[in-house]
Amino acid sequence: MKFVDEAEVRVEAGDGGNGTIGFRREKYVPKGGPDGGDGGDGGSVYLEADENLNTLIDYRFERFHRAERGQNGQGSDCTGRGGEDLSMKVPVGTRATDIETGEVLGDLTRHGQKLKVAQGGFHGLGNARFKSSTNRAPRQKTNGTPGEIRNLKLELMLLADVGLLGMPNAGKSTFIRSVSAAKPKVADYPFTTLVPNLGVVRQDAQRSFVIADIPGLIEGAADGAGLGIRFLKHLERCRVLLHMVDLLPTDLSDPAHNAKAIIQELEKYSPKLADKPRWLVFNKADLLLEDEVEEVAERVISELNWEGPVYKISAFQKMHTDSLCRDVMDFIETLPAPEEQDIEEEEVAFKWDSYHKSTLAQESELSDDLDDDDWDEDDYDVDVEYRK
Ligand SMILES: Nc1nc2c(ncn2[C@@H]2O[C@H](COP(=O)(O)OP(=O)(O)OP(=O)(O)O)[C@@H](O)[C@H]2O)c(=O)[nH]1
Ligand SMILES: [Mg+2]
Repeated sequence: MKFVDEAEVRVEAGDGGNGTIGFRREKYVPKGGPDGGDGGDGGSVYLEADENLNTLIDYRFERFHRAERGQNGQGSDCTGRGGEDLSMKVPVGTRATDIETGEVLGDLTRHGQKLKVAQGGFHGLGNARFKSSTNRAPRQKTNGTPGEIRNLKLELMLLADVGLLGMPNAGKSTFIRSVSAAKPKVADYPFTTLVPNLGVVRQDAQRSFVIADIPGLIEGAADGAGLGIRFLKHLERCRVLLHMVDLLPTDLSDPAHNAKAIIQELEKYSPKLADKPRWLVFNKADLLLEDEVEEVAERVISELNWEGPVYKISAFQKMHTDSLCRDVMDFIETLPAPEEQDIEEEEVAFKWDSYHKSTLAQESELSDDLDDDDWDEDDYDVDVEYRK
C-alpha cells in the first residue's frame, strides 16, 4: 500500500440558525410582547490528534466533512439548538494549511490536541432581542451567519528527534534496524526505502528518542532526480541530522563527492534545515581496514571542510552504533525542550466576530432615532410583564 502523507479535504462548518419573529399570544395576556428566540450556533469543525493513527489515507477517500447547522429560533423565547461540532481524527504530527490563502492553521503535535479549522456560523437574533423602550414590538430579527468553508491541505510531518540523511544504499535503513525495533526493508539496490520509517531507540526505561529513515537523496534531487526531496520535510522538526556516508559505495562513486552532493541538495531545499545540527556518520567500516577507514574519512572531512562531530560505524555489524546513540541521546537532552507551541484550540480568524455587536448597535441607533409618533400601535407605556 502506498504511504500517504498528504491529503486535501473540504471542511464546512454549520451555518448559524436564524432568529425568529414571534409575539406572545395568550388568553388574558393582551399584547404579550415579542418572544421570537435566537437561532443556535452552527457546529465548528476541529482536527484532533490521535496517536493511534499514522496515516492520512482515509482522507483521500472521504474529502467532504460538514458540521451540523444550528436550528432556527422558535416562538416563546425558545433558542434553537446549536449544531454539533465535527471532530476529525488525524495522526499526531499533522499540519493543516488553508489551500486558498496558504495560511498554516496549525500543527497537531500532541495526542488529544484540538485545532479549530472552520468556525460555525453565529446564531441569528430573535425579535425579543430588539425590544427597547422605544420599540416594544420589534419586527426585526437577524439571520444566522454562514459557517466557514475551507479547503485544507493536511500534511503528516513525522515527529522524529533524529533524521537520517544520505545517498541511497548508504545504510540508513540498516542503521535504524540495528538500533531500534523498526524493521524497514534493506537491500543492495538504491531506493529500497520508498516511504519514511520511524524507529524508537530506547536507551533505558525512561530515555528514548525517535529516529526517521527517509528515502535516499541523489544529486539533482532538488530538481526532481530520484525520488526528489519531498521527503526532506519529514526532517524539518528533527533536532539533529545524521548524515550517513557510505565508505565503500558499490557503484565505486567517490564518498567525498557523494557527501558534498547531499549537503548541496539540503541547502537548496532549505537553508534552515541545512543549519540544523548535523553529524557525519561514516558507515560500512567493516568493509575496510582500520587505516583505510581513517584515510577515506580524513579525505571526506577535508574536502567538506567539516568541523562537526564525526562517527565511523558499521550499521550492519552494530559497530560503534551504541556509542553513537548514547551521544545522540545526551545531545538531545542538552537541548532546550522544543518550544511548546500553545496552539491548543487555537481560534482561527473569524470574520463574523463583531457581527452581533454591530447589528445590535445599529438597531439601537435606529430605535433611538425613532420619534414617539413612529411607535407601533402594539407599544405600551409600561413595561410588559412576562408571566407564564
Ligand atoms: N558491509 C556492510 N553492509 C552494509 C552496512 N550497512 C548497510 N549495508 C548494506 O548496504 C545495502 C544498502 O543498505 P540499506 O540499509 O538498504 O541502505 P539505505 O540507505 O536505506 O538505502 P535506500 O533505502 O535505498 O536509500 C544493503 O545491502 C545492506 O546490507 C554495513 O555497515 N556494512
Ligand atoms: Mg533504506
